[in-house]
Amino acid sequence: MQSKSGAVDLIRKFQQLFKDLNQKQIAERLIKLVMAKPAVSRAVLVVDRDDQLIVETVGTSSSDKVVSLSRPMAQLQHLPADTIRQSFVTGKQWMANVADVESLTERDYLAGTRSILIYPILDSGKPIGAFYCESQEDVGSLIKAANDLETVWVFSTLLIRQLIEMRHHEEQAEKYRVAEQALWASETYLKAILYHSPTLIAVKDLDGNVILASEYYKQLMAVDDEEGYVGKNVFDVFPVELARELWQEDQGMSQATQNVESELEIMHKDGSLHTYLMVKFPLKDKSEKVFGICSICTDITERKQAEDALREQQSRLNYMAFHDALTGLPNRALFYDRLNHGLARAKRSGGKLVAMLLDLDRFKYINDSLGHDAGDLLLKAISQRLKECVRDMDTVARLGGDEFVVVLEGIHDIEDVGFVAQKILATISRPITIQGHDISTTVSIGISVYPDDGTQADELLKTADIAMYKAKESGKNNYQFYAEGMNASAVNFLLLENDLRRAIEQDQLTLFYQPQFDLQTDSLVGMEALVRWQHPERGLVSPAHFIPLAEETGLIVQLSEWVLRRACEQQKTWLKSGRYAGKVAVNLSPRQFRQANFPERVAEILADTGLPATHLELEITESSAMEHASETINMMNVLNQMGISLAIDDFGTGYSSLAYLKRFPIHKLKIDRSFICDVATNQNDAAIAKSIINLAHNMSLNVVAEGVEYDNQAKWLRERGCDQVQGFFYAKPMSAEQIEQHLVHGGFESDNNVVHLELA
Ligand SMILES: Nc1nc2c(ncn2[C@@H]2O[C@@H]3COP(=O)(O)O[C@H]4[C@@H](O)[C@H](n5cnc6c(=O)[nH]c(N)nc65)O[C@@H]4COP(=O)(O)O[C@H]3[C@H]2O)c(=O)[nH]1
Repeated sequence: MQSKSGAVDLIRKFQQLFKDLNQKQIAERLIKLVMAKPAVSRAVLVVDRDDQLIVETVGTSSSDKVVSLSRPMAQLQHLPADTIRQSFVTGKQWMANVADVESLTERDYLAGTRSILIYPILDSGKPIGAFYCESQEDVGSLIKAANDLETVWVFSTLLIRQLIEMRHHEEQAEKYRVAEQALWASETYLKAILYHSPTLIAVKDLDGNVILASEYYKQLMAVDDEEGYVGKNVFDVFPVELARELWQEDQGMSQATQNVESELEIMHKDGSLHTYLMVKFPLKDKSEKVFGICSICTDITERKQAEDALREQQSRLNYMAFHDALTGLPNRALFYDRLNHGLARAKRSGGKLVAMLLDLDRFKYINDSLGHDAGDLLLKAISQRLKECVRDMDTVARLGGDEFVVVLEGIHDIEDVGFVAQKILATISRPITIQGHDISTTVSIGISVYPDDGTQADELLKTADIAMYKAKESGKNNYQFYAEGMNASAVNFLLLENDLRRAIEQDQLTLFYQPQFDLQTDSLVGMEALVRWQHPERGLVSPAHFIPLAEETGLIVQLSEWVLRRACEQQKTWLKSGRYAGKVAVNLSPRQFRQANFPERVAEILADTGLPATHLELEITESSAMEHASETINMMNVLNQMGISLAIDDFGTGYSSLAYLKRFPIHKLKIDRSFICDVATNQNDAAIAKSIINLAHNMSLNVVAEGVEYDNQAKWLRERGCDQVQGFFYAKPMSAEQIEQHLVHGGFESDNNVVHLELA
């Protein structure tokens, strides 16, 4: 028993010993005090922290170390956890030699341990901690040490309580610090968002007072004061109409279960009107009670504009897909659509429908002479006039080129159609002023009627086409109703025009070559290029058919250029191969020949193909040469000076003026086939052929007989001194490949002055 003063000293000593220590140091010092007993080989301080047993500190004599752990006991090994836990329940000391306790295994203590002591520390009768001690001696030594540590146990109550509280405070402080940090962070984020966000963010209470607002509001509305809208009511912020709208929306929001989106237009301070996408959602407290409304508005003006532009572009594209770019009239696609709808209506109502096909007369001539711009203006003016002639419900469409179509619906009396057609004829024929010229044009109209002339769109268009051709044939500037039995060949002729246009574009044309021979030597002296058209459905179409058509439609210029270029290319190839060094003869169309820049075009083609001019011969028919004789002479002179040979084709069929003929710088006359046909039997033909031969020779020209089919014709011609021949008897026109094969295999075989062809 200690004296009172001794006890006071002891308290002072302990106070001194534990003064200014933190909880970790307190625990360490306590363990060190226990470890001071030699019998103790390991001491562990376990405390109850919020109902969890925590190993604070461990001291081991072998390593002479005291280690702070502060870890749950359940995580540690080499401790008799259950036994320690038990002493926390009972609040009683527990000691034993390990050998005497069956429930203990070697995993529950350190190797070498012989006895164990658990000393719970009670606070108001409740264990708040326990010292667990191991000894390498028997339990008696431990008991003795425990007795010696009486003072430590006594002070431990206070110290462990202090330690637990300090820990508790520390944890609280940490929690507070973390919470404060989190609060600071979220405030910082919020401020950053509100300051930098390019959106209108606002939080309002249920009375419409703004609690939070993004800086963007201030910029947008040029608000100068620091707070911006914060603290103000929505009615103070926005114009009354907008404020009312927003207010009503907010009222609805307090019941809303999900976000509400709407679009809103706001006038910016610069006066521009912007569209915003507004997303609103209610703010709820823990009890799910709505206490405010948050709205976030994003400026979607650009997106809206882009969408509008896209929509506009889309509708423009749609418009372009169904309208003719030049006149703005429905195009072929829309026309068919309207016609089909009209036919369906007519079918339902049992009424009539009329298709009028219109083709401008002489449009190509206008286009060629005044140019495409003028042609375009004319087409525009015509479309305008056509629209004026019909009712709004009728369709006026442009099918392409100078071809228009008018569809009339709800026709009760066919005479009305004639009246409309008359009106169109009269309206179109009024002169139109274009680029300072008064242009008079007329139109030919073909009319077909549903259901009489066809029940399908294509059928109606075809019959209208036939009728239109008939109108052309009947002198143009008139209209014709379709009637059965309208000239089929004429129709063919018309339909062929479109095909020919396509043929030129799609390369369906090809050139054949017909050899020309020297009658005296049988040698190959020339090759006439003759165009061929391989029509996909009609087969081979004769140039005798399509050349006049090409002439009439103006397609001849394009066609002739193609022929000239192709023939020059071919001749150049033969020249290069050394197989044929003569000339290639090309037929000229009158229209082509009359082009002012014709010599330049020829020079260009010669330059492009690399063919020397001396290997080209141009044939012009007698009639066409004589038609504009003085221009012909000029043109021929230019071509002659370029080194090109010139021949007069079909000689004898026209009316030649000898005065002109002698002025033509030509090299050859070609006697027309019609005189050669019966030359050996018909005296008149023989006389004509003979005089042509003499005339040519007198003018120092070569003379060629065309269309030689029989031996007797060849014989007659040779005897009369004709220079050259061309005809089926010698060689038919053939492809370049066939000519090539003859040339490769030693040329054209001759027998008794007659050339026999193997491959023709
Ligand atoms: N019955 C018969 N016919 C013979 C004989 N030998 C040649 N022919 C044919 O007579 C025509 C001669 O050509 P053309 O008088 O210039 O008459 C040509 C020419 O005026 C024109 N043509 C052909 N190709 C062209 C071309 O590229 N440009 C131009 N502008 N016209 C061409 O078409 C006309 C007809 O050409 P094709 O049908 O090729 O007819 C060719 C040829 O095949 C024969 O022994 N008997």
